[in-house]
Amino acid sequence: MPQGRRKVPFSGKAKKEQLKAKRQSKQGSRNTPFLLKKHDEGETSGVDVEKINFQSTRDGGSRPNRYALQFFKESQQEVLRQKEIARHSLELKEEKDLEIDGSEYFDKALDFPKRPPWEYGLEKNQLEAQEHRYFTEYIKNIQEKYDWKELSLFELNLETWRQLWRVLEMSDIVLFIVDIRFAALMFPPSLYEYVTGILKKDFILVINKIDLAPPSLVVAWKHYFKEKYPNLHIIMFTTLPGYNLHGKQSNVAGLQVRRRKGRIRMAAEGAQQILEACKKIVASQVDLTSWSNKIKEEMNIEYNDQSEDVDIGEIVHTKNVDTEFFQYEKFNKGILTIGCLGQPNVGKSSVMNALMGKKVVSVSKTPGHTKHFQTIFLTSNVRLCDCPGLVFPSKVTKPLQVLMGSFPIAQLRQPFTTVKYIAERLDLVSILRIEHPTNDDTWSAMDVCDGWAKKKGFYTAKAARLDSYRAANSLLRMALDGKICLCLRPVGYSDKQDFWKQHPDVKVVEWILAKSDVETEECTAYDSDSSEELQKICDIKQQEGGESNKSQDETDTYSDEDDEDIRLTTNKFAALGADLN
Ligand SMILES: Nc1nc2c(ncn2[C@@H]2O[C@H](COP(=O)(O)OP(=O)(O)OP(=O)(O)O)[C@@H](O)[C@H]2O)c(=O)[nH]1
Repeated sequence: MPQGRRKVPFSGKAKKEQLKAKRQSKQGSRNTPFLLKKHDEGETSGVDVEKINFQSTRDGGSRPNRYALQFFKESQQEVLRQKEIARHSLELKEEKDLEIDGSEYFDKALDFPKRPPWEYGLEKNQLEAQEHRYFTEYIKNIQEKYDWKELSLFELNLETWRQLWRVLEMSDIVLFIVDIRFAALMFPPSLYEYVTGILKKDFILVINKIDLAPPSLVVAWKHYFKEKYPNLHIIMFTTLPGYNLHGKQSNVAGLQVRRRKGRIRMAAEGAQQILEACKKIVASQVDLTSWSNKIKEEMNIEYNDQSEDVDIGEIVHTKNVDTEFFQYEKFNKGILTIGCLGQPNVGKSSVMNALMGKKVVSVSKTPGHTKHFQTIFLTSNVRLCDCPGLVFPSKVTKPLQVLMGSFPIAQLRQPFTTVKYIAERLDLVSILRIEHPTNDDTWSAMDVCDGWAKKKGFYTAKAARLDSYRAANSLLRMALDGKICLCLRPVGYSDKQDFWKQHPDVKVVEWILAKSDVETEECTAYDSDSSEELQKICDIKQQEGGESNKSQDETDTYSDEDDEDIRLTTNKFAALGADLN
């Protein structure tokens, strides 16, 4: 009998289900109004929307692709052109080229889709049709104003925007999370204006993953945001406090103990800051003692190294509510609702887990993992709401979008342009310790990929040629995880580096990173209102020398075998011409 796959008998019932699924998927694409014709190169055929993480509809019924990410699709010609460019010699950039002003990437005219006005008398399908019309118009407008090549790829799935609308409606406070490496590119000013100006809600910006940047840069970004957006409450955060800047974890035993017990560590320092910001916002309208106690309790567990679980809260998956009519009531029933928003992969789910001190939502290296928003009670009167990652329209270039984690690397049609972007700004040849694949003395992005393929033994199955595509993917994954670390900087950073290095906030960053040598005065200096709780945490840290704090949460970001190939200690934050040697 041949070794191929056996044919499965196909019953009448299965056929019926297949047809039903087909009908539904067609219906789904009819709901997608923006099957736009391409402007470039006279190409007018084909579908321009690329659906990411598209699931098979064979099981029928459940509309699995309702929340699939959707982006403009690049033409085959464009993909080939980019691939060709990746063969050109690298044009090395200056350190200053990493400096950016975020507002240049967000045109006012781009805005973001907002829920159109509605009233109670509307039927559900009328409401949906109205939103659909509005969204089609929104996309058409953008198309008229811009050549799609000028724009970032951005979310084209109305269902995903509906999730944002819903979360914005129900939240008392918006917690917007960005990745420190690309902070300004991830912060849409139009959202800030809408939340603070129109909705009149408070906006907390969480600058996450600060373990991936030098403290002076974290401080510089914090001040950049404060200056530009004065109504922001800014929190510097890491879900991995205690992570050693030299790429090592110093308390492996502690980590194993925690993993066995199924707990992850609360980022108590960051949680404390968010609590302080919320306290200021809600004043006496919501009693946040239970949250405060939870953090204290966690700190005791940490420092006494005990293992009982803290109160974990209840997860409420709020399915099928996207188009419901919803009347917002501030602090409804005495509950504070905090909506966690951000672009994909910035660590929204990780932040929620880190606030809970427990894994309550799943975390993934693959962008676009969270598909539907979910609410979780942090305490009986504080509710967190995790929204799927949203890629806002902007002028961010595609290579940067890949590095920002806007879409899954595995589904990239052409990874080489992004490798080129990195290789022109970081000395990948010495970071990866690779040799030129053809012993030439000029390097192209393709050479870097081939050099890496050679080193890792990546060969194509058929012709046993160097597998440049696999190598490029591997490099991009390392960049996404921060193993190859590229951080953008605010304009003027290079000239003022010494100033930022000596800034008092640097000590605060070190404290948040759970380093032990922080003076109490600097911790409290972070907040001029100097809370008692913050003071206590600093005191405990000093007494304990911070040792028990150096554990990793259960994410596997740094466990890859590629680690050994990268000299993290010498290059972690280096741009070309900076601290490489
Ligand atoms: N170095 C570092 N990595 C982090 C941090 N927080 C999250 N990550 C990693 O970032 C990746 C994405 O984290 P998630 O929490 O799934 O991000 P998300 O924003 O919920 O992602 P979507 O589901 O795509 O919207 C994971 O690999 C995390 O381990 C952090 O503070 N530091």
